[in-house]
Amino acid sequence: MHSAFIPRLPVSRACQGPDRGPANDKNTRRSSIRKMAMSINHRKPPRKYRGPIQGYRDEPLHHIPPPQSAPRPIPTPSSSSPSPPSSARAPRIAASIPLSKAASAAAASPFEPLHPSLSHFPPSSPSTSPSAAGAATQGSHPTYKLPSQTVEWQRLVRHAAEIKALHLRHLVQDPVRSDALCVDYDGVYMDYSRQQMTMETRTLLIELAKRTQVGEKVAAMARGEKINHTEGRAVLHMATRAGREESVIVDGVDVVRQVHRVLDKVKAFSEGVRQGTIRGATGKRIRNIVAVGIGGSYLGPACIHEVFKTEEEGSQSCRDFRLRFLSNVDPVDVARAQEKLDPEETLVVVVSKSFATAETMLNARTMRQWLWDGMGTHPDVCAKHMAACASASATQLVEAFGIPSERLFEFWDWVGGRYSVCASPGALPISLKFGFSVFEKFLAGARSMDRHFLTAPFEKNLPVLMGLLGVWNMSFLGYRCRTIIPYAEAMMKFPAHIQQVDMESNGKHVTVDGEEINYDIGEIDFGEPGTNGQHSFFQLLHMGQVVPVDFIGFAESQKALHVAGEELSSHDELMCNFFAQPDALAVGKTGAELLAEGIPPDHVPHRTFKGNRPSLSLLLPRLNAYSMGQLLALYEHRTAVQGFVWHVNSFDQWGVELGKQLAKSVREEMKLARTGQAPNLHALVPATARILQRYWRGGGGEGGQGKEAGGEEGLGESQEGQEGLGHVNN
Ligand SMILES: O=P(O)(O)OC[C@H]1O[C@](O)(CO)[C@@H](O)[C@@H]1O
Repeated sequence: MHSAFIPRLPVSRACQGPDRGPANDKNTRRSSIRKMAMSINHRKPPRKYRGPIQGYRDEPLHHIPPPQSAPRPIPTPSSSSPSPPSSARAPRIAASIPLSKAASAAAASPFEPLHPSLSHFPPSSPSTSPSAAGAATQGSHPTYKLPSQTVEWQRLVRHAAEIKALHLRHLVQDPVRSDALCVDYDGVYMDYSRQQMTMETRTLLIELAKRTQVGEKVAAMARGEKINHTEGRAVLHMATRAGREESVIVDGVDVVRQVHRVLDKVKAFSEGVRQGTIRGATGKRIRNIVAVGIGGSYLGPACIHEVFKTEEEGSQSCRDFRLRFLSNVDPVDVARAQEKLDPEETLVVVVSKSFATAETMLNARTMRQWLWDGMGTHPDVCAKHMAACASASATQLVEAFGIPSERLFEFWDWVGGRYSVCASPGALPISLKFGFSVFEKFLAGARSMDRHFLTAPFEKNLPVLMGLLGVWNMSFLGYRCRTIIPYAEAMMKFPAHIQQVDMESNGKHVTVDGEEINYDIGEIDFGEPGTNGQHSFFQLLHMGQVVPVDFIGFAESQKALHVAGEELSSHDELMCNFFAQPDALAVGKTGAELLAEGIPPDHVPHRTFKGNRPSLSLLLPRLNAYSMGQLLALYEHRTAVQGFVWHVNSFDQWGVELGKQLAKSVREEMKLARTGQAPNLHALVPATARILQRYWRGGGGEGGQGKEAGGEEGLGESQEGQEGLGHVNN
């Protein structure tokens, strides 16, 4: 196998000052592109050149001569200095991850060589400084405050202007480009040929990734360095699905052993509950699980719950069990969670890393009260009907709540809430309902993607490519939103989960060093399953602002449905849309085409599709626990890659704190008003004080509907309460 086949500019040229534009490097880059094309296509004869494509002004890759001989391995990034042995360079976690069968097959395939040398991940100096990630920008490269100051970034700025002059309608017709812009790993096939890019774009993006030391940052993450420096924490969600034989040491502790200790505990407990050896306080079998949690302690588990309900093993193994999620503090959500459940058959799992989130803790107390109402307040009720998934540092809070430590399924400070679905927050509720073996398959899928992420060369690395495309679309082409459209109803909650993963991670305004960012980062993510989304917001995607789309589809459905007399199965029908939409977005429809179809001229502008709208397509064999694990890890790593290139800390979330603090202040006023005391509304912004008063009146204005409907009660029981309110009004 080749040790590397990523074309690189010679270090001396690549590192020259920002004044070196694309024109100066044209020859070098041409030869790089040629090498890339050779390395990608070297096992197939080149396609026949079919003549120039109208409007397509990119480097004519068709002109590249066929390789004379097999390409020589291209020097690795460290070619200017002696490389450490690969074992020394490999992050511990990566070095020992075993290949799944499928991955082994991929590794053996002549078309998809895995990168054996891990040359992207040389060890960065262990650092817990304010910017462990930032420190990675040192070394052989000059330091920079912002990636936008680098020559690699500036090249992409200029390149974006060239790309904007091209149209996907023409780009997609190039078979060589089309072949080159797709990746296949362990059943995950990604076609990104409908991105507004050429192969040169990919080369330039990979150069940016190298300059921003994405490889080193990923390695630092995998090694357990404290790259989340604002919280002083390692970022080790990959360790939550590491194999038992692996080892990652953080603060002298092997975290992989901790992970497996908890997974073993989850397995034993969930099997006990499912087999009926572990029962409720009154001796009844546990049949219902209510998982109480919010944000990352809800979205990931709820997302995979929907998928596993329809996957082959899960749909069978879940039959005797019901799992509900109680997330919102809205009493309607509480009512839904409790509806028709027998407390004697119910286990409440409180999922909260901090065990202090206001909404979750109120809901936990509400559920505890419901259990007490059903069975009395004997300590056994809490001990046998409640469990917790919380950070080890919240142990005392859990015990004080009445949940014994043997029912605490820990996770750790080094797993971010939004990255915790592979740890106990997902493991416990999901194993209770579906059995541990389904969850294990999910972990195996995620582990496979982790391995790929840590070892594949950038140009074949799914998460790296997806992350770079995110950077390209957002920071260089200016597309600030993106959408995920899974053509699988069971993935209905995936877009919402990824929305949190990404927006809480990369919604930042400063770099790891606190430098104000001067480029666009942090997309708005949203999505819906197809085809439903098509009948909702796709109008805007086709004719309004440009929103890059991720289409996700599966070759086989979880359910076979082919109604007699129908030409196609329901799944084929669904997938026809999956295949059609990317071309509708990319190619569009011109006025000339419409006129030729006989559309009245005055309608033509309204019915013209400008096209040139980017998307990528992910096609997997089947939606199941394993592929769900792959997709989850793929999207988690995409976010990390973007954050690494943008030079931000993707693993803290200070942006949620202010709202929480202000809610506390409002809560104080609310308590005063509700206990008949005068709230101190002067402390609030006038508009807030005004709308609060309206709330206390029942939502209606003076003499309005709400007041008539009994809103007066909301003023509090005493005269002081009303005076306090009146005072602010004046
Ligand atoms: O698991 P916890 O500590 O209850 O936090 C829940 C969620 O709240 C947040 O902290 C945001 O407020 C998320 O990051 C987290 O996923």
